[in-house]
Amino acid sequence: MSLSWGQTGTGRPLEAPPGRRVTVQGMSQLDKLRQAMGPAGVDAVWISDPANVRALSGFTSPKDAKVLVTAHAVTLYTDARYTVQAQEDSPLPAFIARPPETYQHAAPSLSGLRVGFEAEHMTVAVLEDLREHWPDAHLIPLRELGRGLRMVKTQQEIEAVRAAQALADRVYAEVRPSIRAGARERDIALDIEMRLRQAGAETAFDIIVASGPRGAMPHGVASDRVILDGELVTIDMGARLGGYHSDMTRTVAVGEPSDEMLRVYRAVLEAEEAAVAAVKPGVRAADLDTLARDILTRHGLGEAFAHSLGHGIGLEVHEGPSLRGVSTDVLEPGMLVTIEPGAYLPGVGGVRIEDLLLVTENGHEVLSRAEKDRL
Ligand SMILES: CSCC[C@H](N)C(=O)N1CCC[C@H]1C(=O)O
Repeated sequence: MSLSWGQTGTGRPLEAPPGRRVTVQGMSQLDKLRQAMGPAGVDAVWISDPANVRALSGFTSPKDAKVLVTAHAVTLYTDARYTVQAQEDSPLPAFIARPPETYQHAAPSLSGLRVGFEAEHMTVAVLEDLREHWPDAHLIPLRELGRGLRMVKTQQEIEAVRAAQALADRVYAEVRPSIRAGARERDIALDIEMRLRQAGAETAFDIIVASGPRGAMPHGVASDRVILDGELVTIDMGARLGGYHSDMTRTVAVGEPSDEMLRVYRAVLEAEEAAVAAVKPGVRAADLDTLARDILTRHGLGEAFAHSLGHGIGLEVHEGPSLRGVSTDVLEPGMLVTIEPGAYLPGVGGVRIEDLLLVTENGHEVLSRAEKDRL
């Protein structure tokens, strides 16, 4: 059964109010997608990655939606729980139904076409359903569609991430005084989360608060551990605001850290600042990773840098470009990237320092402004 505009019955199109069609959030992404369709050997694309659904439609519950893009039409498919929301959020014409009506509605427009689908976001069961309902279409798996669509951000997306980061900076500054001996990691994370939520945001991911030896865990989410005097504490936090994410890490000293951890901190800071300074259009992402890794290696910490230098960010915390040693990505204006070298010493502790940057025409802008400890 389907419902459209408050009626029960067969699914049917839901037209967006005409006045909203020009202010299309995902318009440039839609153009990009259409341009890519020919070279990819497809005439239409069935979008099921929630981040791509949101980028193309603006719809804020994209896990419960799909978008069908053909050369001349684009349709948002969602169900009757979202009739009002689809109209409020999205300039796209929506069709309100659940599968199989969704597939039946799309079938006539796909007859004889090569229809791409997102291989990483398609279950075997749904693929079988599509084959059954679209017998006259040729289904073609596509990979990494989001990279092409979302690696270079629109101005609107940049402002959304800037706002998320500004909020995270503010919350970090508010919470910073409570990172002290006797505090429990979990209480610091809770305080951060509450302040983000009070401001209308959510945490971008489980907040990492890793103190003392737990600092050796790059993904050491806040635990019941109580911070001790003389320890370093790694705080990795982000805000999710309007669907867009921020990401930033600071490592702070509680009292006087050991000489060993001071040395590690200074080495990571040197690597981080050098990599940040090198961010500009035309730079190969892999070379940035190498630059930071070489500095840490000179300090005897190459092995301790257990992950890549960074990643792109936007509708997902981790998206293109990839700042890994094997990445073939080249930085372009409009990309949003993190720079986050770290060094992790099992049984001892760890340090990570991370900034969020916008690649600009002439270089970069650091969006994360939260103060760093100068140890
Ligand atoms: C689970 S989201 C983690 C956010 C964090 N800033 C981050 O991206 N990383 C921490 C360790 C490396 C890097 C990652 O690849 O997960």
